[in-house]
Amino acid sequence: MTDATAARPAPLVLNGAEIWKSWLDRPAQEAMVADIRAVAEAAPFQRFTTVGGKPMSVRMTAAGRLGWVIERGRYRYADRHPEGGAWPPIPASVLAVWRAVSDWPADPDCCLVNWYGERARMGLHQDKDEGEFDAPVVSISLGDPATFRVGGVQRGDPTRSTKLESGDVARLAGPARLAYHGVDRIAFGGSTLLPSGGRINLTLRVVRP
Ligand SMILES: O=C(O)CCC(=O)C(=O)O
Ligand SMILES: [Fe+2]
Repeated sequence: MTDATAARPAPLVLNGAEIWKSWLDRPAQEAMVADIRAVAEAAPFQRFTTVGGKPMSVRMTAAGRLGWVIERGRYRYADRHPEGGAWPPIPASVLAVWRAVSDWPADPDCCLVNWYGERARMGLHQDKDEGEFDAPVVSISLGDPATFRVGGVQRGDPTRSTKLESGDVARLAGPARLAYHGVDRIAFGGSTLLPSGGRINLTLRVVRP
């Protein structure tokens, strides 16, 4: 695995989104899944209803000082889990990826954890609830492959899609930080990492600079 001081391989670039294929090898993916299971035990996955009133198909939890929640019809970062406790710390395995690819001098204060079951998807959106758009969003994919779509900074901009597979790391930075993106579908059962299938996506964010 690459560390922060070592040269990084050139990423694939899709509408400005940078993607490093197979950043994590299989043992590193397995170790990270174990770390995320511990996070989800401390802060159980939630199924939120969007501000528009639709139940989300993706289950969410978080680690770090802040977690993203939908509460009383508002999207926001909260310092407590909806069930009351503080969020568990971001696992060291996850922070190591941020330090290697973010090019940001400080650690993130949120690791959002998305869990995709068989028919889960995530509509085209911008990550814009954070207070620091100069810092990138770094994403880690574990488990089943996903069809990831990226456009420009306007909703109507043309989009392109690619597969994000287990162990891939992606970064939305610079002019692509506010690019629209989403997950059309996952290839359920397309990876053996999670014994019951599904996909975990982690996004690391700087919320309060
Ligand atoms: O699951 C993914 O790859 C993307 C997740 C995402 O866009 C988000 O959590 O904001
Ligand atoms: Fe996003």
